[in-house]
Amino acid sequence: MSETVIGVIGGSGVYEIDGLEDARWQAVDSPWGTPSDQILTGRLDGVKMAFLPRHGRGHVHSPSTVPYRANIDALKRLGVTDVISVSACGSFREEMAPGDFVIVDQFIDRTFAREKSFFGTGCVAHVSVAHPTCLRLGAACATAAEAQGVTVHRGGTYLAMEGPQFSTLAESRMYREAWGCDVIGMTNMPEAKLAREAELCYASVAMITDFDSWHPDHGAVEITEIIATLTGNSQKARNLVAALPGLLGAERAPCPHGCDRALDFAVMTAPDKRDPALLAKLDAVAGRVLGA
Ligand SMILES: CSC[C@H]1O[C@H](OP(=O)(O)O)[C@H](O)[C@@H]1O
Ligand SMILES: Nc1ncnc2[nH]cnc12
Repeated sequence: MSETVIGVIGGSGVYEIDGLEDARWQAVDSPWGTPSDQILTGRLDGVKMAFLPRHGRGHVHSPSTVPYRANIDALKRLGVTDVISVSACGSFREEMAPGDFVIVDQFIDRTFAREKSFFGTGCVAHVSVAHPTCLRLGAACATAAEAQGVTVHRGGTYLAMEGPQFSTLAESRMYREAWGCDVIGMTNMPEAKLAREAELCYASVAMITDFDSWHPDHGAVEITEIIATLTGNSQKARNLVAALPGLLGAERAPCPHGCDRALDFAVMTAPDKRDPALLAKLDAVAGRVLGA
């Protein structure tokens, strides 16, 4: 057994969490750049917590400029074992309405202007993202949300777009009708892929704010509509987070899905060909297998 450390990445509208004991905002240095903001650490019901606002307090970073690698590395450096991503999203399904939460279990990654891996020349690694989220952690998030009366959809495919503009009507229809996506957002990729490389369990709680632009009764997505729904969703998300320590407990067994062992057979580069400078940067993310 090891110690549970819950990391929460707060999305649009979620810039803090409540009730932490010994709460303090701390700067965390990362060789992968400066994280989106300082990280709020503390304890909730005896469980260590770390909260990072994805866009920074005051919403400084756009989806394309969020420092995804620095954020995941910084959480790993703090000892985080389980990451809950909280995000606003649009819905492609009539039955998935604004105010509902979707526990995402699949992604289609259409982002193109972001660094997507910790690995590269001098240390090549290939992890599986066939099942990109942790089902154990997702189930805990679903239980926590349902306990406070939120309508929760367990499972859904999230289309990650580059943004920052919303989709055209043709794109929205294609993602919904031809590609079978359920929700759309701009931030869960490459975040989920990087969490897997860092051997962190990752669950995505997507809070629906709108019907994107496909819905004949709702017209084009408007930021004013999103912000109005976000305000209500944000407190529900904070309540969900507050329930997680009780559900996850202070001690954790190895992940039954193997998230925490994702690098076991992933590194391809021969030991004598590895770049010492890259290995040094990988100390937190891959130290377990690289012996860094
Ligand atoms: C505020 S609408 C668009 C914006 O909101 C979502 O951000 P996050 O996933 O961090 O909640 C969406 O992905 C866009 O970045
Ligand atoms: N319709 C939408 N498209 C992309 N990102 C979103 N975030 C919230 N609503 C969205």
